[in-house]
Order: sequence, then structure tokens, then C-alpha cells
Amino acid sequence: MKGLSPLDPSSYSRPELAIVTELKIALTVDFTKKIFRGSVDVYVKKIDSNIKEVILDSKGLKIESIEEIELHENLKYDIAKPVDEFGSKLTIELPPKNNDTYIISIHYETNPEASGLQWLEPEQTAGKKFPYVFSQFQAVHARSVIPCQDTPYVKTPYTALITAPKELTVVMSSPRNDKKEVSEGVAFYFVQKVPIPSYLIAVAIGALESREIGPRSHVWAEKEVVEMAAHEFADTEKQLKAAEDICGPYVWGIYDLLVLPPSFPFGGMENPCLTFVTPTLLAGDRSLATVVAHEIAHSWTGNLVTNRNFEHFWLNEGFTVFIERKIVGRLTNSQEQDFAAYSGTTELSETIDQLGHDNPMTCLVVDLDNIHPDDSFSKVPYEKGHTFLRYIEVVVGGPDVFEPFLRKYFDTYKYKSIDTDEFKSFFENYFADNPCIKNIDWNTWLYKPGMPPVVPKYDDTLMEVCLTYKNRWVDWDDEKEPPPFTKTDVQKLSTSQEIQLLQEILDQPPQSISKLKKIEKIFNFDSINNSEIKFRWLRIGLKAHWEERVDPTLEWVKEVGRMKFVRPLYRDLYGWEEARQRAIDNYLKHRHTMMHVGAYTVAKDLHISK
Ligand SMILES: CC/C=C\C/C=C\C[C@@H](O)/C=C/C=C/C=C\[C@@H](O)CCCC(=O)O
Ligand SMILES: [Zn+2]
Repeated sequence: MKGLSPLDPSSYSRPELAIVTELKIALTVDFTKKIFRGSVDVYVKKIDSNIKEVILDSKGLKIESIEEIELHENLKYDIAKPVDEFGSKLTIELPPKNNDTYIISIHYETNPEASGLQWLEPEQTAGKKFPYVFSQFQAVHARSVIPCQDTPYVKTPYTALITAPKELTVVMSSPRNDKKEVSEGVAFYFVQKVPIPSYLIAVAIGALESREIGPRSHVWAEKEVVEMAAHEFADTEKQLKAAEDICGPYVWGIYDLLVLPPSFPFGGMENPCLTFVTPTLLAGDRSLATVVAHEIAHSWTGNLVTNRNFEHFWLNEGFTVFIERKIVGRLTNSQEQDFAAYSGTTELSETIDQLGHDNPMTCLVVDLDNIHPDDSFSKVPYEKGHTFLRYIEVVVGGPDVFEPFLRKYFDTYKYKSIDTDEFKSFFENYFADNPCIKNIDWNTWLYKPGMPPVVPKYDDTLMEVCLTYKNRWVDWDDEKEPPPFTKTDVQKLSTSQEIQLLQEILDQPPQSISKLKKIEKIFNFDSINNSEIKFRWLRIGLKAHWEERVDPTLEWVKEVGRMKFVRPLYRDLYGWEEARQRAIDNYLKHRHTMMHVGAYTVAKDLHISK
């Protein structure tokens, strides 16, 4: 057996023997104790009728009792010793019964340290008055909140009854539903009928308001943020329509967005019906809304057709980036689509340089035996996956041929979880009459580390402009010449080009501080309200060992939890000896305000053991 179980190295569960078919969740939130308490009814079906137990995943849960509802019988269970970050195997007996289905009611409470939740004190919220809690279950943190088969191999519908204090609103990854007043506050009821993997169950509770932003979309946020959010994401319906044009019908009914507090660890999370996003997307000019296109694309790639386990994560993320860029192409033009692809290749190359060209984690399909998914997360499945799909699209004859294939693929595998071999077989059958597919070197693409064997030719019109500006910067002798570009020159660039220009400067050897001071005077990058610009500008300063950049960096990483920003900034500080201790002190002082996955990964970046 590989990893924890044969079908999924990251889950103890054995769905090939007894599988969970539905979850009925009933929990009450307790902000004082930072726990959820209540029950989950786990519907189980024996696959092998000789089996006498069902195995679930759990992490830090305090189980009070387990009973079989139809038999009215308390069940014996065993919680094994936890293994690293994977939590504990929960084995529950299945007593003899006249059929092969069971309803197992588990009464329990979560641990205040549950890795899938972040609890915020009122002062950590925009409104400063009420507490807030939100979840992030991908990849394997659902088990810290709900005892379940925490593997994407298993997809189930769910219902949830969540009770919260009456001032607060509960939202979940499901259509909006009823609420009613109860003695402890307000009970919100949710029904997600489409079968989903456990990592897509999501909940947030806070002082939330919503604004309508489209015929099937609302944006949710605290009231201090909600108007700005509604402005930023006003193009959501256009993005949804473009996605449907590419992928086929949208099966989830509504598409809402929730803007979380700044400590949310990711740019976006594709929770069905309710994408979670970081407030660092609120640039004011809609320039970072491509993250929403990405999350919308997940409505097909990942949420409808799902990776069987996280070794095949590229099937979720590579496809999603590929569709995201097609959405961008549909809404702008092919130059923009290719500019994003070209920038992505640059990012991939930087990631692979950093991880090492022989690093097994740079393969498209990875081996997660004894490796926690959070430790293997990188841009590789996103960008190498995108590059592969773009490459095979060209091989088979371009988008006119490939897009009908994609729709067929989504339709064939909707509501299912698959692995890379199934995708490969489906592709080879579909294109059996196309002689060009013989040229695809699947083995190298999927199983060899390092950069992709082929990088398709992208339209470089928009990138060339950035490279011209970059060369002017590199050639600039600031002792003798005025700055190489004026404010008006930079205004001619799109925000994505400005970001790319800063990325190009960051990729150069360290810059002179005198150059940076001069350019800062003109552009005032510090006060620009665009997180992608701020991030790169801080990094350029740190790389130059510009002492005045350390404090603003420490301030920012204290507030913003998005790992895309926080991890490289902490790594930069760690790599600069004079700043190292301040970075460590800053982290130790503020790690309790970070979500588990952020605190866990930054600790590794700073070489801090528990
Ligand atoms: C080869 C990788 C194998 C497994 C990794 C699977 C999950 C990793 C886990 O850490 C969770 C990831 C969740 C990601 C959610 C959203 C991202 O797409 C956000 C991307 C970064 C950003 O924009 O902030
Ligand atoms: Zn994604």
C-alpha cells in the first residue's frame, strides 16, 4: 500500500470497501471556545458486503458518541494515534444489518486548533465589532472539522444546519437557503445537491452583507468592504458567460463571491456556489479579477471533473489555468491571453529554478507517499499543466478542434473523480484518427521533472513592450541620466504589463538603492493599492538590501495572510542575514493570527521547528 491507503496516499479512508454517500451536518458555532459542536450523519454504503467497518478521516475531533440511526445502536469505534499532519484514522464498526446501507450519527466537537478553520477576534475584522470564522479545507483539512472520507475520490451531496449568534450570517458552499430564529441564535439551512468532494465543503460566519452583482451572483463581505467588492467584481456575469461558451452548461445554479478578511491564505478558493477570495484582489480597477475567472473555470475543472487524489492535482489546476486564460482571451483578445501564458511560463521557470530541476515535485504527476499536500503546493501543476494543455491543443489542430473535445471531456466525467491515465485514454480515444498525437511524449510531460519539453510559441506583442522597458531600466546609468521612463510612459502600460515589468526588474541581479529611490519618487509604488505591484516592489527592495523596506514588509505580512505574497517575502527576509531575526520575531509574534496552512508553511520557510 502506498501512503495512507491504496486509492489516496493522503487519506486513511477505504471507499473501495465502504463508501460515504451523503453528509447531514448539524453544528453550532461557539466563538468563545473557538469550536463547532453538534453532529454529522454519515450515510455509508458497503461496497464489499463482507466488510465489518468503515474508515473515516479525523483530525483533533473530540468524539462523544457514534450511533447507527436505523438500528438505534451505539457503535464501537477507534481513533488511532495521529500521524504527522494527516490526523487520525477513525474506524467505526458496521454491525450486521439486513441491507448494506448505514446512517452513522457522530456527535462531536472540533478542536480550537482545527487546521481547516481560522478564528478571528473582532479587532481582526474590518468592522472590529464581531468575531469571524472561515474554513479552508483543500487539500486535506475537512477532517479537522467533519469526520468524513477526506479524499476527492469520494463525492457526496450535503445538507447543513449551522447555528450562529443572531448578529451574524452563515454562508456555505451551497445555494442560499432558509434561516430561522432558534434559542441559541439563528439556524441557517443549506442543501448542496451536487455531489462534491470534502475539500469543497466550506463555511464562513461573520457580520456579512451582500450586494447583487449579476443575475445569478451576489458578493458577500463585511459592510465596510462590500461596495468596493461589488465594483471590483462587476464583470462576473461576463466571465461566467464566456466560461459557459467554452465549457458547456453551468450546473451549480448561483455563483456568489465571498471577500474574506486579509488573513485568508489563498488568492481564491473555488468553493461551489460561493468562491472565497482574498481582499488583496480589491485593486479598485478590476485588474486582478482574473482570479475570479480562474475560480469560475473550476466550476468545470476540479468541481465537476475532480482529481482522484492530489497526486493528479494538475487535472484540477492545469485545466483551470488553461480555461481561465481562454476566458481572458474571449473577453479581451488573444494577445492578452498569450501575454498571461507567457508571464506564466516565466513564473514556472522561476519556480523550477527555486525547487531544483531534478526535484520530483516539479513533475506533473507527483508521488505523495508520506508527503503532505500542503508541502508539495507550488505553481508547477498550474503552469506546467497549462503548458501541456496548450501544447496538445496545438498538436491536435488548435482551439476549434480542442474545445469540442474539452466539452465532451467535461460531459463524460462530470460528477466523477479521475486520474491522469483516464484523461490520457479519453484523449487518445477521442483523437484516435489524428496522426499528430503520436508525437506527444506523455512520459516526459507527466513523469519527468523540470521545465516542460516544449513551450508553445505565444504571441509576444505585449511582453515585448515590457522587455523594452526592462532593457531601458537595465541600461540606465542613474549617475548620469534621468530615469528611463516617466509617469506618462508607465501609464501607457496595462496594469498586467506594469506588474510584469516589475517582475522583470525583480528577476535581475540586485538593483542599486539609489536607482530604486529615484524611481519610487516618481511612481510612489508604496502607496499604490495593487497588491501584485506592492509585492514585487517590496521584493525588489529586499533583494537590494534596502533597509527602509524591511519595516513595511513586516507590517504587510502581519496583516495579509495570502501565501503567494507572505511566503516569498518571509523567504527573502530570511535570506538576508541582517533582516533574518526580525523576520523570525515578527512571525513568532503574529503566527497566532495566521491560518494553520500559512503558519505551518512559513515556519518551514523560516526553518523554525515546532
Ligand atoms: C502537486 C501538488 C499536490 C498537491 C497540492 C494540493 C493542495 C495543496 C494545498 O496546500 C491547498 C491548496 C489550495 C489552493 C487554493 C487556491 C489556489 O489556487 C490559490 C493560488 C495562489 C494564490 O493566488 O494565492
Ligand atoms: Zn485553482
